[in-house]
Formats: sequence, structure tokens, C-alpha cells
Amino acid sequence: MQWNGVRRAHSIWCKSLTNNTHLHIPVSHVVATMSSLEEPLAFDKLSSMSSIGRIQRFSSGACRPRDDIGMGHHWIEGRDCSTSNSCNDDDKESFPWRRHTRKISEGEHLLRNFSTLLGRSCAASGTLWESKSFQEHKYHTCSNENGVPHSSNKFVRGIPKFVKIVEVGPRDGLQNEKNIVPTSVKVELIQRLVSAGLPVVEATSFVSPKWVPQLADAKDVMGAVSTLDGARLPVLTPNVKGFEAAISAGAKEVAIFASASESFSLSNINCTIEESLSRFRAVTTAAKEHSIPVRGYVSCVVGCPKEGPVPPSKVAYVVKELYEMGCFEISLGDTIGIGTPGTVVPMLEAVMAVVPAEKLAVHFHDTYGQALANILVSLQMGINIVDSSIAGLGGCPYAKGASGNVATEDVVYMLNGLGVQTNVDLGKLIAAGDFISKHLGRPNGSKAAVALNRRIIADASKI
Ligand SMILES: CC(C)(COP(=O)([O-])OP(=O)([O-])OC[C@H]1O[C@@H](n2cnc3c(N)ncnc32)[C@H](O)[C@@H]1OP(=O)([O-])[O-])[C@@H](O)C(=O)NCCC(=O)NCCSC(=O)C[C@@](C)(O)CC(=O)[O-]
Repeated sequence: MQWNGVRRAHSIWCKSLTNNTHLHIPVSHVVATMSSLEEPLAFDKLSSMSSIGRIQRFSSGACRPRDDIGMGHHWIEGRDCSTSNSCNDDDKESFPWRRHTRKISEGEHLLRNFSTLLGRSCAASGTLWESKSFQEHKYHTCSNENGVPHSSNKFVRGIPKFVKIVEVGPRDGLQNEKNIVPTSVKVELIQRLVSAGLPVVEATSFVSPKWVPQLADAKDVMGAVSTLDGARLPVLTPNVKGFEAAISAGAKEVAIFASASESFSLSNINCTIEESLSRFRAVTTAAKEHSIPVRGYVSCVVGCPKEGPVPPSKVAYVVKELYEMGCFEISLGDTIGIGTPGTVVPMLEAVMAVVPAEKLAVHFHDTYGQALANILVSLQMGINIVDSSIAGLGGCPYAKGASGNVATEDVVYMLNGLGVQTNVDLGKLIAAGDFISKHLGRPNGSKAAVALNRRIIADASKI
């Protein structure tokens, strides 16, 4: 397979599991025109759609944020830069494919014949996703030209038109794996995620290999992906030593990670909150000298595994410190996934009183199954950056019992359903999730991926 962010040439590629050969079908035989302008799909029509129709419906929005990397370099350039991720009408000019229409029946017919040829194992392996999403084509769910459907409805009125997804699977996901994942698998995962259209893919961490042996190959991973086009690839750096190693390996963006809980700070980075802030000031100072953007994280924003509930004022304090030292964006981590909208709302209110909403991201683990509800309420409060992890991988080695992050596939599925654009191709995303889940030897942790995979297999078996 060829990667490096280059879209594969004009053929559909699928691997037959039975004879291990690759079939190429010219895209011209399959393609046709695209429709992003259909009416929003009513739920009563969902069951009557074929899987392929359903996937096309729930696949990516194509609008990019106005600020393509979704980042304000305010401290680098000494000016304020919007991170609003707006998706205005004039984006149509930069992304003309939005206006294309797609004649589904022709492509679907061919694909159905094609999948019959290959049998259901192809679908199960994820390769059908890759062939089906046709690599070169974007399927849109911009429900209407204004973005969010039913925008007069009070429940969706405040939701942003575009959400930037920060994929943390290769770092947050793989840092907690019992078995160390080979570097080549990590690299392929990152390539697949970039190819799926994710604008930011957190690649690895330059932390002590004694603390996190799973990411001890950070230098090699970064060396292999640093020239990838199409996405930003930040890495975690806990101190100047990590920062220097990261930029020598080719990192162009870093993230520092503090905590709102003293106990978690001690167990995660072996220092108090105040000590960590002074280490991070040294990192942001070094980063400014190299014009490297720094993202900030705050862990335990609603609860700590040792201390229990964390007061919103404490979270707001740490967020403000990170913002003032120059972080362009601060991600609020519910490290143990204990939050509900009932605790997330007051925390966000406190934080948004000191740092603008457009500088904030939310980072929910799904331990108690609350992540999507927490994301929805965050969007309603004006947040437009969401961290998530492919196939729901993840957990922090220093937060016992914490399960994975919310699955990226589930977030994209929900956002597509809301008519919120992400620029992510859901089919390719599911293929990436299946790829890593298969490697880890366990089912994909995304409910949307499992359900859509089941449907495509069921539909293929009817042919
Ligand atoms: C911060 C330290 C390094 C302090 O660790 P320490 O032991 O206190 O540091 P030290 O300065 O005493 O150094 C000890 C050894 O580590 C080395 N060292 C020191 N720094 C580095 C470095 N950057 N890279 C490589 N090596 C390093 C250093 O050279 C020395 O090596 P030795 O002399 O013993 O051979 C350690 O505690 C550590 O690496 N912690 C990382 C923990 C971690 O990665 N946690 C997971 C990420 S956070 C997270 O998941 C939460 C988040 C972000 O997702 C949001 C959420 O969900 O809440």
C-alpha cells in the first residue's frame, strides 16, 4: 500500500482474502456525481437505506475550517488569530467538490457486484471500507448549505458548524497497551488516520521510557511520520528534555500536560502542580524561540482517582496559567471518565470565565458511558474542538480503572447526524479502527463502527 498522504491513483483497491490478490477497478467505472445537498435524513428512513447509502449519508462533511490548522498562533505572531473553525459559504470556492452531486445507484451497483465477487470476508476485514470509500472521493453529510440542520431548534441552535477533531489514539490510546505495539503498526495507524481527513493526530510522547515504555520508540515514530502532509502531528513533552528530543525528531507542535489534582500530578509526572507549571513555562519559553505551537492539557477536570471531585475553580486556575504561558489551545481532560453533564457544565462555566471557549477542547474518557453526552453539552456551550481516540483506545497508565477515550468513529457519527462538519471520512476512519483493533486482537471499541460493519456484512450477504 502507498501512503504518505498521497491519495491513491484512480483505481479502487481491494484485497481478496481468499487468494491474496489485489483487484483494481477504475474509479471512472464507479464514480459519479455527489450529492451533499440532499434533505436531512429523517430517522424513519434510516432502516430502509442500504448500508452503503447509510455510510454515504453518515460519512464526512467536506468543509475545512477557515483556519486550516484550526490554531491561533497568537503568541508566535503577537496577534490574535481566530480558531472559530467556521465553515462559511465562500469555502465552496476553495472546496468545489462540495457542490458536486453523486449518482449513487451506479457506484453502489458496481460495488455490490464487487463485494459479491470478494465475499463477505472482505467486508469483515475492513478492506471493503477502503474500497467502498473509494479513496479519492468524499461523501458529505452537510445536511444543507447552512451546516447544522434545524438550526432554529433550541437544542441544536448553539452547536458549531464545524468541529475540529483531535485524534489522540496513537498516543493516549497506545500508551496504555499491555503489549508494546510495533513502530511500523503505529506509523501505519497514523498514516491511515491522516488519510481519513483528521486535521490533528497526536503521534506519540517524548516522556521517560521508564515511565511509559509503550512509547519508547517516539523518535522512530516521529521520524517516520514527520513529513506527512495533511495534518498536524503534535507530541507530548513533559519537560525541556522531552521538548528538545521532540523537535530533533521532527515534531512541529508539542503538548504539555498539567493536572487540576495534586495527587494525579504527583503520580503522573512526579511533581506538584506548581512545580509542573514552572517546568511547563520553561517548555513554552523554548517553544517560542523555535516558533513551535504548544497545546496544553489539564487532567482530572471533574474528578481525580484519589481525591474525588475536583472544584471547577481549581481547573480554571490551571487552565488560565497554561493559557497565559502561551498555550494556543487547552484541552480539558476527564481522565477517569467520571463526569456527567451535571459536573461538566459547571466546570466549563468556570473555565470559560477565564479563557475564551474557542481556545478550549474537551477530552472525555468513556468509563461510565457519558462521553457523547458530555461532548454534546460542551458543543451546546460553544466548544468546537473535541479530542477522541480511534476505536475507543486508551486510558492513562497513572489513572487506574480509567477506560479508553470516546471513540472517534462514534464522535464523527454523532456530528454527522447533527450536520456538523468535520472533514473526516467515516469509512476510512472505521477501516483505521478495524486495522488497529485487529492488530491488538480485540473488537473495535466504537459502537458506530461495530454497527456499521455489521450492517455492511449483512447487506453483502444478501447479494
Ligand atoms: C515527567 C517525568 C519525565 C518525570 O520523571 P522523573 O523520574 O521525576 O524525572 P527525572 O528528571 O528525575 O528523570 C528521571 C529519568 O528520566 C529521564 N527523563 C526525564 N525526562 C525525560 C523525557 N522527557 N524523555 C526521556 N527521558 C526523560 C531522565 O533523563 C532520567 O533518566 P535516568 O538518569 O534515570 O536514566 C516522568 O514522570 C514521565 O515521563 N511521566 C510521563 C507520564 C505520562 O506520559 N503519562 C501519560 C500522559 S498524560 C495523560 O495521559 C493525560 C491526558 C493528557 O491524556 C489528558 C487526560 O486524559 O487527562
